[in-house]
Amino acid sequence: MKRPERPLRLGTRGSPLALAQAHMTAQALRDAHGWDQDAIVTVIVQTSGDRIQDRALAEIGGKALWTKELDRALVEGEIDCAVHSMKDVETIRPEAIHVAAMLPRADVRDRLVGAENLAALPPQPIVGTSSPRRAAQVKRLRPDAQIILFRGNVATRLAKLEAGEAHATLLAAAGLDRLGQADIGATVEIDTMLPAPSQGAVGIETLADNADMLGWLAAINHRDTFDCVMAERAVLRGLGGTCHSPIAALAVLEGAQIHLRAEIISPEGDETVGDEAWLARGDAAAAEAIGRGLLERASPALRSLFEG
Ligand SMILES: NCc1[nH]cc(CCC(=O)O)c1CC(=O)O
Repeated sequence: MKRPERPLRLGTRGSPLALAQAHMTAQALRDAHGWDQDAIVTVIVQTSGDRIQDRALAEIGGKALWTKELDRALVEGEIDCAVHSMKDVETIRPEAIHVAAMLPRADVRDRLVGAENLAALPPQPIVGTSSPRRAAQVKRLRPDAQIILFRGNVATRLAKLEAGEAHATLLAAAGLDRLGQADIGATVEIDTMLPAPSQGAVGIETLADNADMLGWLAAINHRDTFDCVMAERAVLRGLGGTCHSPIAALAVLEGAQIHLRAEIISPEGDETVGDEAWLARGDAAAAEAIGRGLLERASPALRSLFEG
């Protein structure tokens, strides 16, 4: 394969987690191709999601908050590829931009920080999260819980907890692990909290017509992760959902097939509609149909969360 003629510009957000993921990506590329250290430079691009910290994402019309500026930098040729937490990437992307690779997936589960488990929290516990999925899953087990808005990066959220603003918070195990904070929090099992679609997956995007970059990225693609995450994203697409909707989905390989579980949960946790199926790899249409099927079985009130 051709070698890059100049250092490749790898675009990323500037949060500590984003930078850790960008460095993992750069290392994977260098290892796969035998490139030296300065073959890749990291370009930090601030996103609106990074600037707006005080309001619920849904309230400010959440779409593309984490990707828009990186998309623009890609299209305008300021960067050669962009590294994302796939969880923050919309399911429908601009035509010119392709998800070219995913790194091997990390722990997909959530961790509860502040208590051993949800049952161990005091009566009427205050739980900080800005995730509608986590909020609904907490309320399902602890209807007495009060959910307060917790935003900001991992360190900010932990500081809020430390300051006594809530009894507990939930964070992705993947993020904590990648920040070297694997010792923080208690892992919540999948049966209690099915994770968000794409949780724990890092993806790298480039322009659909950048054949060199597509080739270099193909060499680091972890196909098992890619196929599972794409199935989860198809569920989300079928639901018309975003990362601001109370949706959980997890795909895992079982032999040659993908075992997919998905659920939608009402904000008060009193209604869960779930499904599971075994699909062929790459069968996005079947995964989308799982998403649509959930909506058909939901009450009008739950379904209305996904309209408009
Ligand atoms: N929405 C924020 C976000 N996007 C990705 C991660 C963590 C890493 C991952 O899930 O891959 C987080 C923080 C969190 O959910 O705790």
